[in-house]
Amino acid sequence: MVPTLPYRIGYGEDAHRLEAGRPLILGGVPVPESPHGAVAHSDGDAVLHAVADALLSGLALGDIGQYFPDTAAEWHGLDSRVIVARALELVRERGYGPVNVALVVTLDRPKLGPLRADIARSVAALLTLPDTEVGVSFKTSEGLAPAHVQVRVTALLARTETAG
Ligand SMILES: Nc1ccn([C@@H]2O[C@H](COP(=O)(O)O)[C@@H](O)[C@H]2O)c(=O)n1
Ligand SMILES: C[C@@]1(CO)OP(=O)(O)OP(=O)(O)OC[C@H]1O
Repeated sequence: MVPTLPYRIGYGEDAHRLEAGRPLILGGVPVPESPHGAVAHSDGDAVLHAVADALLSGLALGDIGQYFPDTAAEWHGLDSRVIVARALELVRERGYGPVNVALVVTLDRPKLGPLRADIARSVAALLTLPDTEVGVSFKTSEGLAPAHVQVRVTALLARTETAG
């Protein structure tokens, strides 16, 4: 059935193990002087993976692993901005667009506060939204998961075309 509701809510999550000597990229922003980075098939950007999954889930379009399988050599080292662009395209093809997103990154180290505006700006640009429509929160795991990054994202989608 083709979705026709004026608004749809999406939710996405992602987690990656962290290892020393790897770059950490969050929301398309390289985190300077991070003691560790994500172990992943792609560039390991857990923020963008969760954003893309939130977009897809709002229209019941599955998850990014279906479009970018981690078993495919062609996606090795993939820039995760490509994943968000594809998810956005799929949403727009169905007559919807994002209104706002709220994301929470759980990470013990390093402190991300100084990057909050950069991450909001980067994610907003990928979604063609004003920076003010991307809420960015950080939490530690209180030492429960020091070698782990976890991201949770909600997204509101609105219908941009009236059903014909
Ligand atoms: N990687 C992180 C994690 C947290 N913060 C900020 O620290 C404050 C306290 O976080 P708790 O999890 O202990 O409640 C909070 O203001 C976070 O924004 C951070 O900057 N980087
Ligand atoms: C992005 C993809 C594909 O490169 O791989 P990873 O970087 O491992 O990321 P994950 O969020 O575990 O799953 C989606 C994948 O298919």
